[in-house]
Amino acid sequence: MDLSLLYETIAAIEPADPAAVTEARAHQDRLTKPRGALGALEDVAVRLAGAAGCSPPPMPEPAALAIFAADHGVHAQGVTPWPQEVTQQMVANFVAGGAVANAFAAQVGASVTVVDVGVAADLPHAPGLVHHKVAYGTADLSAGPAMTPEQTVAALEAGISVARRLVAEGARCLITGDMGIANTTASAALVAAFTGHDPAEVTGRGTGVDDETYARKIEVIRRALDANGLRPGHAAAPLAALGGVGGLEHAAIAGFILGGAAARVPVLLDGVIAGSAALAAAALAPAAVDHCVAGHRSAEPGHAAALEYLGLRPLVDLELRLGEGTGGLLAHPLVCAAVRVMHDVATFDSAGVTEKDA
Ligand SMILES: Cc1cc2ncn([C@H]3O[C@H](COP(=O)(O)O)[C@@H](O)[C@H]3O)c2cc1C
Ligand SMILES: O=C(O)c1cccnc1
Repeated sequence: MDLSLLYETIAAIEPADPAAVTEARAHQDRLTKPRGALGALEDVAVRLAGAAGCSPPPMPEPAALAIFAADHGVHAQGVTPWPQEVTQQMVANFVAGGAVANAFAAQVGASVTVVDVGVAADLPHAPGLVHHKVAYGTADLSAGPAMTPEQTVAALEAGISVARRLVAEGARCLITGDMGIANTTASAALVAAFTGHDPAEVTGRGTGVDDETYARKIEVIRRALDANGLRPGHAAAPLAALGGVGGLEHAAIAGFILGGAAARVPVLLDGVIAGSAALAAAALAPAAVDHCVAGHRSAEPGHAAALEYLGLRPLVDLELRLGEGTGGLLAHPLVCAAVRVMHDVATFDSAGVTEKDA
């Protein structure tokens, strides 16, 4: 198993630069507004300065959304009302420009790249579709490891490659997206494994499962943790946890985060699938979190748990529960506005505005 791209990427990730953070904070305080008046947006700008290692940080545009698509063996356990072929049908929809993610991407001016890391069918070549198929879906995580170690690393490295390519093509903000029927089950299992929460606390209704399916979903996640020797509350070995109960798109998104962090390009996270993948990325490289911004908080309870564990504050809460990158896309104009303030707004000195009495 060749781990060189993964290890090289992890080794390249720098934590936030404290000098840039201090400088950005001081700059915010010189701008013509009362101190702290931009609330959480000031924190975002300071965060991006730390991540970039300079103040003001570069504008986080153009933005590139990557939608990682894959299928899940756990689908056979009846954890979602949707048939598995919806994954491949939605991939075709993304490529044709017809999904919600395409509409939001058009609205905020982000490019869309769709990546097949593990769809359970051969997909025809199409513009905007990248082929990185690692497997035709995962194995059933409730019966044992969802992925082999080789598959886990290959999917991580697929995500790293996509991040590298988008950055090389000019992207200055990476946005995570996912498509994979049943992937909220794998997400909740990852959140339980990494944060130590009980599955009942972090399992949500995904695409809208009924009470009976919801109870089964929690039971399936309990069995999955058990079958993979993952005990909630015990720090999970990152690759074993990711490969044990994650999906190919989770591993790819974790790699995408690492790839962005290594290139010092900020990664705007979407919902629970991204949040659970970020837990794996953070376990592999803690400094990667410094390069992440939580776009939104989704309705899935596991998402809030993941963000809290990572110390990330979501920018918007619109009760979205879709995935695809939709919540990350919606937050992009806010992140741009936060950084533009640092570039464009006059200081008390430059504008001749009198400061308040000391
Ligand atoms: C038409 C359709 C479009 C979607 N776009 C994102 N998802 C989202 O829902 C799925 C996860 O929910 P669960 O775990 O309950 O299956 C993922 O594919 C996710 O991307 C969709 C789901 C459907 C049905
Ligand atoms: O939190 C999410 O992003 C989400 C929720 C439900 C279904 N798919 C994604």
